[in-house]
Amino acid sequence: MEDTEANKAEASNGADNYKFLSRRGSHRQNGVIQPLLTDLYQITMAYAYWKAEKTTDCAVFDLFFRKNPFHGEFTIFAGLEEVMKFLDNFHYSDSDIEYLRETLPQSVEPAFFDFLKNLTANDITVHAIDEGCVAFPRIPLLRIEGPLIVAQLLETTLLTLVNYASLVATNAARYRIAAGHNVQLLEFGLRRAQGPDGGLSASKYAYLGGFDGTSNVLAGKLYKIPVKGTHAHAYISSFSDCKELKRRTIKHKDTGEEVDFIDLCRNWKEKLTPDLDVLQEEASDGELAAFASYALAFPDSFVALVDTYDTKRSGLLNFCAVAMALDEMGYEPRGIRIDSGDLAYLSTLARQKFEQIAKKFDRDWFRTLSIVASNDINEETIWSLNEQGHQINCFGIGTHLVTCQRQPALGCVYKLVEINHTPKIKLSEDVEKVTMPGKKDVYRLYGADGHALIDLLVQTGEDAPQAGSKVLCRHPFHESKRAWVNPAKVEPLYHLYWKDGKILRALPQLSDIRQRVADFLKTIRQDHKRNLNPTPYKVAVSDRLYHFIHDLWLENAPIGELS
Ligand SMILES: Nc1ncnc2c1ncn2[C@@H]1O[C@H](COP(=O)(O)OP(=O)(O)OP(=O)(O)O)[C@@H](O)[C@H]1O
Ligand SMILES: O=P(O)(O)OC[C@H]1O[C@H](OP(=O)(O)OP(=O)(O)O)[C@H](O)[C@@H]1O
Ligand SMILES: O=C(O)c1cccnc1
Ligand SMILES: [Mg+2]
Repeated sequence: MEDTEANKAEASNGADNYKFLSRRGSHRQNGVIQPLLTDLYQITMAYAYWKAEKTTDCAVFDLFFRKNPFHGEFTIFAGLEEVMKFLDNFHYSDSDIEYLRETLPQSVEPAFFDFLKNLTANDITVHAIDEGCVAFPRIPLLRIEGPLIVAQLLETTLLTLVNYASLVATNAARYRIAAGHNVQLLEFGLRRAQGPDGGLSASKYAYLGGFDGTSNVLAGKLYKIPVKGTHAHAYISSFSDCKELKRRTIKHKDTGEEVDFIDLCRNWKEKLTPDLDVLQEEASDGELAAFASYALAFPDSFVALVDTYDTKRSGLLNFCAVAMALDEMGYEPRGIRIDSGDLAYLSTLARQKFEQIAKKFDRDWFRTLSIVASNDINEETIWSLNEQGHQINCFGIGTHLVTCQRQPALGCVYKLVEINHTPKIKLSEDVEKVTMPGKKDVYRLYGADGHALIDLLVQTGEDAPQAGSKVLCRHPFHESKRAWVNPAKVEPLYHLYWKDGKILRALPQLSDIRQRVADFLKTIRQDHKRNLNPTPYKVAVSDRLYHFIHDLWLENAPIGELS
């Protein structure tokens, strides 16, 4: 195994973290990611290729998407590290071979299984754009070259590794744009995700896209994502009143003096009742018991879920009472979570009460208590809350983030663009679906203000565009749409990631990729990122590639006959 940064980082996680991860090659990976995690037709095609003596055929495939998700005009590319590990581990085990032998038709020749048994991804070469890079339609995220059979066998697994990862990362990045940078975003989606593996991937890629933490403990352990959380309504409603509490005392943080904490909370509740404009009897005693007990368990990080009975009439008063009691004992409470009702109104009300108490009792920290909001929040809710004005410091987001309800799939495809050095084109009635033939390279051209202007696809072997030199950029299908671009900076987007059975570029830590997403997004103009009717970013081809595509198109399109 190479001593790459990625491997060092992985080793530092400790072997114990990876009990459920399998190690077929050098890199540990979720055990479900293996060569049989594919569609049957990949294997039947492999056999037919083998029978047709196409084992030495050499193919080039592009993996790309055609449309940005969520009515947006950008996508975050994610999943590359898992793709690399998959290639590194690619190998059919004895039991895989046994299963295929039982499953494929009897007519399949035994020698094919010997062939499969010795197959690796070592003869495959992969160029890719960096994980976390902002990507656009038709730009191949990965270019896979090598033996046709192996490249074909990789299709489904690569697509499943990239599609959902990029979709969730993009969703998360959009929530980050909506929420701004002064608000924390927590992913709470495990319970609602598409199964355990979906939940784990969602936590990982939501963090990559810009979330700050997750409630998913296994994701925290495996991917070193900060784990965060509060408590549930069940916890609050499991307490009936303060009389039932067995543990009541707390020691002062500095002096060690021990007092009855429940009495202290009740005293504060009485004292604060007029400030909160409620009647003491309206505020649930069971809720106070729950809050006080949680504060006894976590005096240094007390957060209370305030909406079980009534946020305004019960939760806020009980929280403020416990918070002041904790303060008296030398501890600093954290804040509240609101999980129902009008989140703009309730968060503003809560902040107003916090400020009132801060002023009256000269407790400055009360002003800045954290207000967490949850309950079916989506991107639109955040934009709407922004417009209404809110006082939320942290959003806990589950269902809409992980299920990507607004668009449940990114349509990445995997298309053959060259076979044995002959370019291939896939024609379609729908012009947008016509593939770009041949091996291509891709460059991002920047303007003088540092913003990305256009992505340019050129034929591999063509001169790269140069900073300070005009280059003709053409729409791939509309002849009249073309422009001269004089870039201030040119960035090649492809890097050689995999060749001769080795990962050739360091795979950064998840937190570094997360930072990269934020940095890349800064280079994308605001109008491409806005929520409503964003401007499409331009993806162009060079003049040479334009003519090449259209000549091949004419060559391949049959001429119809009218009679
Ligand atoms: N001020 C607001 N502006 C826009 N949307 C909001 C606002 N406050 C809350 N929401 C959203 O409105 C929806 C309220 O849903 P619903 O009416 O089912 O919940 P609820 O009745 O408040 O809570 P529950 O049924 O869980 O007790 C949620 O999706 C929430 O995120
Ligand atoms: O709303 P989401 O974005 O999915 O965020 C996660 C939700 O999970 C919890 O609810 P719970 O499972 O207790 O169910 P609930 O919908 O009845 O509150 C929590 O209180 C949030 O409301
Ligand atoms: O910690 C929380 O508050 C939490 C975790 C998961 C789902 N809902 C809320
Ligand atoms: Mg809820």
